[in-house]
Amino acid sequence: MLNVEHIGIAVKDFSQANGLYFRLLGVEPYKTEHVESEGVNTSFFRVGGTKIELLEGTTPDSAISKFIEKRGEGIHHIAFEVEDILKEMERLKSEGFILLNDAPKKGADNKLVCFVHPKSANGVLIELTQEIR
Ligand SMILES: CC[C@@H](C(=O)O)C(=O)SCCNC(=O)CCNC(=O)[C@H](O)C(C)(C)COP(=O)(O)OP(=O)(O)OC[C@H]1O[C@@H](n2cnc3c(N)ncnc32)[C@H](O)[C@@H]1OP(=O)(O)O
Ligand SMILES: [Co+2]
Repeated sequence: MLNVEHIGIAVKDFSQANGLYFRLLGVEPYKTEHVESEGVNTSFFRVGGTKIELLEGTTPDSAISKFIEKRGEGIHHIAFEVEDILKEMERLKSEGFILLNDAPKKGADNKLVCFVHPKSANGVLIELTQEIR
């Protein structure tokens, strides 16, 4: 794993949360993006060497909407950048982690992503990300 690529935060009100993180961090998001396949709106703020990803569910059955309904707003996942996502998926599988995707899928911000089930990672949802080159 190379570094913490981003921390994902589930929010109820995208506009309110973007305003709050602007006031908190003193920077505008460098990108906002709708990811249809995940049923989310996302925005990314650079902070130090990593990023904060705000996520709003856009459909009632999206992972973010379900998370907020069950657990409220808050930290939803930690994303680690990897050099070779296929290799890392194989390694984690062999270590007994439960992967939520058989193959990498297209995420936000020009990345391939794969998720690790929180039940196999001490209650934390892990995202692997690899830049699409
Ligand atoms: C925008 C793209 C991408 C990026 O490029 O950055 C993203 O970040 S997308 C982010 C949204 N997408 C995902 O999260 C996809 C992966 N997640 C999933 O597949 C599911 O959310 C899940 C983790 C498998 C859970 O789904 P499901 O089992 O259908 O939901 P339940 O509500 O029944 O939850 C079961 C169980 O798991 C707990 N849970 C759910 N989410 C989390 C979480 N983020 N962190 C920790 N724990 C989580 C939930 O509370 C339930 O626990 P129990 O009640 O104790 O059983
Ligand atoms: Co993410």
